[in-house]
Amino acid sequence: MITSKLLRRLHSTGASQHLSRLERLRRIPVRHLKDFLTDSYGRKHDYLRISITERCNLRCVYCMPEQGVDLSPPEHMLTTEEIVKLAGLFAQHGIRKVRLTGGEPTVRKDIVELVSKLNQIPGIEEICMTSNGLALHRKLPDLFKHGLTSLNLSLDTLINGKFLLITRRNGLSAVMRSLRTALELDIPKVKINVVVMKNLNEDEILDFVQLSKNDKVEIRFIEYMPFDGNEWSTSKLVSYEDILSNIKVRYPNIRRLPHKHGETAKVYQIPGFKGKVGFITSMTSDFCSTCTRLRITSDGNLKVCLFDNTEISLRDMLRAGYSDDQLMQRISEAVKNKKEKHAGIDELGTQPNRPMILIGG
Ligand SMILES: Nc1nc2c(ncn2[C@@H]2O[C@H](COP(=O)(O)OP(=O)(O)OP(=O)(O)O)[C@@H](O)[C@H]2O)c(=O)[nH]1
Ligand SMILES: C[S@@+](CC[C@H](N)C(=O)[O-])C[C@H]1O[C@@H](n2cnc3c(N)ncnc32)[C@H](O)[C@@H]1O
Ligand code: SF4
Ligand code: SF4
Repeated sequence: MITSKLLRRLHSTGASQHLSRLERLRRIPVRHLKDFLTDSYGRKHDYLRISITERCNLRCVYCMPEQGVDLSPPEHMLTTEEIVKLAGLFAQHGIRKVRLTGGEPTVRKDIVELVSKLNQIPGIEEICMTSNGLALHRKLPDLFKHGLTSLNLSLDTLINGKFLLITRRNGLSAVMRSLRTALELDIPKVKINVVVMKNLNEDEILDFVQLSKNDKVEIRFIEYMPFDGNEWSTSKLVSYEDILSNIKVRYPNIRRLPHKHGETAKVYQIPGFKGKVGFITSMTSDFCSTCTRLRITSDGNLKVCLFDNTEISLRDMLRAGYSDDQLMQRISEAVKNKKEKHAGIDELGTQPNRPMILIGG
């Protein structure tokens, strides 16, 4: 409780900066302070995904439209200061985990500096990154040193020719080098994201599972999701059930591990294996009821759901001089309007959305 005596004492000790913040905090009813980031279904959001670039050094068929995407003018991108400012504001209201994504986050030149600044924000406990690993291995030691706590590497094939087919570029050996470096550095959580596609890489499922035998890595098989320009169709989708059945033929003892709150994946382990195997089942068994995630796009829009195309521009509000309280009010309104599941869309892929590369996963 902030008493008027305490306020007077803060004045007299010259702590005017703290005082104005305290005064402002005092004006917000405590109930609101607690639930700015809780939606109308009681879901508390503590995980913020920040896309930090629209650019990428790969062209994955399931993510980047064949004709590419029109890049926003540079002045539309959030600056590092703006990203840090927004992360700080969200952290004051309960965000504990931040994930940097893109495009490819490592193409942003000041990525190490950004991680280092995020690491200084009180309240942020985890700084994670999702990367294609192509230009990562040299940067990893510095990223780790400056606060990176977990790395998700995207890799859909272990075969060179197929890597070229899927990503429209070469680079499998560079990604494998990044994986090795991450494991050698002993980054606490290392995961591999595999988007499984019919007749493309489903024959490699067991090879990926094998990677979890000797290394503490979680292989996550992801159901292919529809986004603008990725030519998704049900005929390309391989379901969780089919992937698991395939694995069970070889490893009948694979067992499900308890689900952690807010986790996207259903996680399994094969007895005797150091690593784990997860499934991200957005298409056949959604996990929306325990959603903890909010997103900021690299051009500064808040997206309350991966599939929601109703966005609000935090960038414009920041640049128009909105106060923290005004920003939080607008953010909170958007969070309260978050739909129960899949942005309220009955059939995914039927409503326009950004291409995945402009969302960040
Ligand atoms: N439907 C849905 N898919 C998601 C969500 N978050 C991540 N994904 C998908 O899960 C896959 C892996 O995403 P990552 O960037 O590795 O993030 P994550 O799954 O939150 O990672 P962890 O924090 O390690 O569990 C990508 O295909 C994402 O698009 C989500 O909130 N909803
Ligand atoms: C958009 S990428 C951005 C980060 C980085 N460039 C990378 O590839 O890791 C984030 C994640 O989204 C996944 N992803 C992209 N398009 C997808 C789709 N259509 N369905 C499911 N996952 C997808 C990628 O495999 C990757 O793991
Ligand atoms: S999945 Fe990642 S690496 Fe592939 S095109 Fe999309 S942003 Fe780039
Ligand atoms: S689809 Fe939307 S509501 Fe469901 S888990 Fe993903 S972000 Fe959350």
